[in-house]
Parts: sequence; C-alpha cells; structure tokens
Amino acid sequence: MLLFRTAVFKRLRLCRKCSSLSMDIQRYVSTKSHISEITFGDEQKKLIDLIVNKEKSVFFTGAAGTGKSVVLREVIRQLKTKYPRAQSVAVTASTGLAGLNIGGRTYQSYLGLGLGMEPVSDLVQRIKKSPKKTDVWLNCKVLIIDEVSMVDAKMITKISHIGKYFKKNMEPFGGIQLVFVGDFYQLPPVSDQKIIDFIQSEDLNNNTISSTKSGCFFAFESEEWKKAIDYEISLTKIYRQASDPTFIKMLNEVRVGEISNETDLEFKKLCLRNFQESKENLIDGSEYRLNSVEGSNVFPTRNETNKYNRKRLNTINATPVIYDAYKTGTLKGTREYEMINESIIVPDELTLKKGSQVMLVKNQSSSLVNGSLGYVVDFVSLPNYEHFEKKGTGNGIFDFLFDMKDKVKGNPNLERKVALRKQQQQDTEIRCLPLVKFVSTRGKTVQYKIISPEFFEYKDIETDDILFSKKQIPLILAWALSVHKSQGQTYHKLNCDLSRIFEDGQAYVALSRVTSREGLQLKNWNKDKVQINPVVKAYYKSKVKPVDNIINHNPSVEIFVNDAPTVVHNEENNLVNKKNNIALDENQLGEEIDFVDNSYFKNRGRFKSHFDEFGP
Ligand SMILES: Nc1ncnc2c1ncn2[C@@H]1O[C@H](COP(=O)(O)OP(=O)(O)OP(=O)(O)O)[C@@H](O)[C@H]1O
Repeated sequence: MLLFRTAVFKRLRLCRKCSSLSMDIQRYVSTKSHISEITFGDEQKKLIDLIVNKEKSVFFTGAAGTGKSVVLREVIRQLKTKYPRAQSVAVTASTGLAGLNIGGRTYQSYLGLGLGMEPVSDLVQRIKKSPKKTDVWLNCKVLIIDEVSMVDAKMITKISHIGKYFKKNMEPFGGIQLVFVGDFYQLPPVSDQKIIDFIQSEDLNNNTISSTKSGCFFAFESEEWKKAIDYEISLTKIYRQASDPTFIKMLNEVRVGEISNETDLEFKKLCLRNFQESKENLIDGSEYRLNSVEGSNVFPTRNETNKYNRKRLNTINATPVIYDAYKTGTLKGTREYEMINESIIVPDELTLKKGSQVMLVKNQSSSLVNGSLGYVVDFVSLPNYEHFEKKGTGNGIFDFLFDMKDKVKGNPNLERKVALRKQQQQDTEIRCLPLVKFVSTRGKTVQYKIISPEFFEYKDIETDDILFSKKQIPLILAWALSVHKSQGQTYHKLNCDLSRIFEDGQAYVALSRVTSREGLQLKNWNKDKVQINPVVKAYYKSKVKPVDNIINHNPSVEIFVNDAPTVVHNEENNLVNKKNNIALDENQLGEEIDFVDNSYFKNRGRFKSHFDEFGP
C-alpha cells in the first residue's frame, strides 16, 4: 500500500484497483533473486583482516574491476558486527551513486559538512548546532570514504581537523580509524572553485602548483592523509574482465600510460571492426525485434550525453511515455538534497518510447543486473502482463505483442487478447510499465521483464528517517552515457569514441567498463590521447604496494596470523599508537584553523616541489 500511496507517476494516473496493483508491484519488486555468490580471493581476505581485525587505517586501491566495492561491502558488514553501537561506522562516499552502492551516503551529508566550502571553524559551528551531527562525530570509530579519488586534499585536511576537535585528540582525524577506497588512476577530484580563485588571485600559473587540471590537489597529497594512513595497498586480481586476460593486460597498460606496441596494435585492430554509427533515420520503434543491442556510447559530458540520447529518441516514430519520479525526504529544499538528486543515476523525468535502448540500473536477478541492456518492447499494465504470463510461454502476452499479429484473425483466444489490449490502451487511467527485452552481449540469451519502479534513497542510519528518496523506473536511456556516470559501472557492450576524451584517466575509465574486447566498439584510438596524471603515477610507484608485498616487507607486522597481537608496531611506518588525548578548546581550534586554511596554501611550495620531484 505504501508503494502505491507514494505514486510515482503524475502524468500516468493510477488505476482504481489500487490495492491489488500495489500488491502486484510489491510481488514483482520482491522477486529480486540473489546475486551470484562471491568467494573472496586470498588478497581480498587479507585486506579485510587488516582492516577489521588489525584495525589499521588503510587506503586500498586497485585497477577497475579488482573488487574494491565487493571487498568494501564485506568490510562494512564485518565492522558493523564488530562495533554494533550506533554511529560507530561512518559509511560514506564522494558521490551519491557510490554511496548507494555501499549502503551509505555522501561524506558531506553524513558528516554534516554541507558543501564543505567554509573554513573549519564555521564547519565545526555548523556541526555543533545539530546534536545529531555532533553525535555522528563523537561516536565515530571508523570513517569509510569510497571513491576517495574524487575528494580533494583540502577537504581531507578539513575532515581531519574537525575530527581532532570533536574527538579531543590531536592525532590526525582525532584518532578515527580510516578506510579510504578508490583508484586515483580513474577520474580526478572535481574542481573546487575556491581553490582556483585563490590560486588565480595569487597570480600564479595553476599548472605549476596544482596536481589536477581543475586546480585541485589529490587527497593523498594532504599531510593529514600521510600522517594517518598506515597502509596504502593495491588489489591486483581483476575480476571484471576475467574472461579476457589479454584485455586485462591492455587495460593495465592504459591505466598507467605505458602502452606497448602490441597493445597499441590490438586497440587499432579493434578500431577496424565495424563501428555502429548512430541511426539518424526515422525508425518505427520496432528495434525490439533485434536480437542484439547497440553498445553504449560514452561521452565526456552530461550535456553531450543527454543531447545524443534525445536525438536518438526523436528518431523513433512512436508515442512517448513519460515517468516522473516521486521525490521526498527530510532534506527537501536544501542544496544537499539537490546534490544527492544530481548524483542519482535515474532522471527526474524519464521519457521512453517503444524501441528505446535502455540500461537497467538496479539488479533484478542474477542474470538481469545493473548494466544489462535491452529495448523497450511495449508498455503494459501489470495485471494484463500477469494474466498472460501465468498461462506460460507460447500462450503469453508476447503472442499478440509481436509474434502472432498476422494469425489473430479467426483465433478466438488471440482475438480476446487483442481486444483486452485495445481496451487497456484506451483506458488512460490504467498505469503501464515498460516491458523490456534484455539481450545478452552476444545476443544469445533474451529475457523479457516488466520493470517496476524502485526506491533510490538515503536513510539516517540511526533514526531510519528518510533524508532523500526518489522512486523511479530503474532504467536510463542507454544509447549514450557520460564517462563520469559510467565510473564504477560494468557494461557488456560499449561504443567508445576516444576523440572526445580530455581528462586524466578518462580513457581508462571508459575502456575498463566493458567486460571483454568482444563487447567493445572502439573509434579514434590514439595512444597519445591517453592521459595519466604524473603525480598519481609517482604516488603509486613510490607508496602503493600489493597486499602480499606488505607482508613480505614488514616482517614485524604479523598481520595475517589469527591469534597475532592486535597491534604490532613498526617505527618506519609510523604505526605507533599515539593516543594523546589532548583536549582542544575553541581557542586552540582557532589556531588549528589558521594552520589548516593558510598553511595548506602556504605549503604550495611543498606541492610544487612534490610536483617537480615526480613530474614529467
Ligand atoms: N571475489 C570475487 N569473486 C567473484 N567476482 C568478484 C569478486 N570480486 C569482485 N568480483 C566481481 O568483479 C566485478 C567488479 O567488482 P567491483 O565493482 O567491486 O570492482 P571495483 O574494483 O570496485 O571496480 P571499479 O573501480 O570499476 O568501481 C563485479 O562484477 C564483482 O561482482
């Protein structure tokens, strides 16, 4: 009933049989079957142990598809069991979508930072005004930030100092255990306008003093990160492209910008395969008859992506059906609410037509998962769909939808179905949902599924209050996607035109989304267009080690023996447990703030020298 009361569709008004329909929807939503079991690899297990049992502050990274998210979800599960007390484990991420992926929220929202642009003193005052947010800080034992590569150094520094204040502890982040996750070889932090303004007002060439093109510094460049993180670890086994080891090798080379002639040639060869150009001609929406889908096209910006999808939608000569999302939540009316909304992958207004190419953005079953591609076959009401489906294949709704239209005449059974269908189409009160034909990569398997609305929401972990909720059909138009939106996603088919790539790591993010070379249609490959940030490369070379290396090179740290002492120190890695318990008062905080806001920039010489040291 609740699902029905929070009606998603304003334009497609709901039918009178509300209660039965809502039950049907619930039944369909709850048919989500389990997603295939994960068996953790050796290095994944060791990493989980290091964080959960050895309680180390860790940044863990790895190429796309090494299972960072999978490991993180397990770490969260185990930490929550270990620390059952409310708010002990802060589960956050740099974007809303990444947050959803691990059952958390953006760090700005969870930690009460808003946009986090203010100086530390203002942020502390802001947090203190909210008893809930104050408790978040006081109770926090472990702070998790996923996709940390998109958080800049200044923000990391601020979070550390706020932690010191609330924890009354001068250790970085007030002694909170840190679990930072991400891949700095993927997309860099987004521009912080204030930093750019500051840099420009100093009349300096920002290329010489910032690490990213947009004028930011990477999180790992922050002194607080350097002091707080015990281990900078890399997972090495790639699961996403497991079926194509050559492709794994090629992607690894693209990731670090060291592309061999062999890889270059292989990418060039991929470009020679037929690239499916966009279809400019008007089509009749009958593409669903095809047993293969066009690969997703990736574009660097959202505008280009939307424009391309709209253009393709307009080429279909069929009636548009518009689904408006139903949004609610206690944060409504705030900028934060808008930010969360922007980061949710499904749009406020989803326009579909028969024949639209779509991508599923929520798992439905072990074979229909986030990233599955298909075509909208038709729009059907749930009761009708169920009615025909119950009768089994060969005698179902599909008979009259497309297969047997010419055989209808003289067949009373089919005539009855067509009459029902007509009635349904005329009845504007009947709510219709998209029926999608999902096609596997090689077009070998085809599955039909009616897609019901789903919730995308953020809850307050303690009170269960819904802070943000969006109910929408979990589909997006999928002729094109932005590289930014595609980060973290897995696709089976991808069209990639690298001529538009402009950002460090962007080529790698785009290419590494697809599971095999077979699913990749490539255009304009030019190894010189692959851009790698030299600061990132230097950091990975000098600091980040595979899990196994850490065991070998730190014999004093017996971290993987079950009954080993919990804390074994190693001076070199600065692992000494130094809980000072120094209380900070407001005045000291003032000094702290000066330290944060001025020294960060005064220290740009350090960043410059860092850049020079490791730069090209
Ligand atoms: N131990 C495992 N066993 C089986 N499959 C795994 C395992 N670890 C990860 N995978 C699978 O590999 C794929 C990629 O995993 P995941 O999304 O966690 O990688 P990631 O490192 O977070 O990637 P990205 O950097 O692109 O976000 C997923 O389909 C996941 O289910």
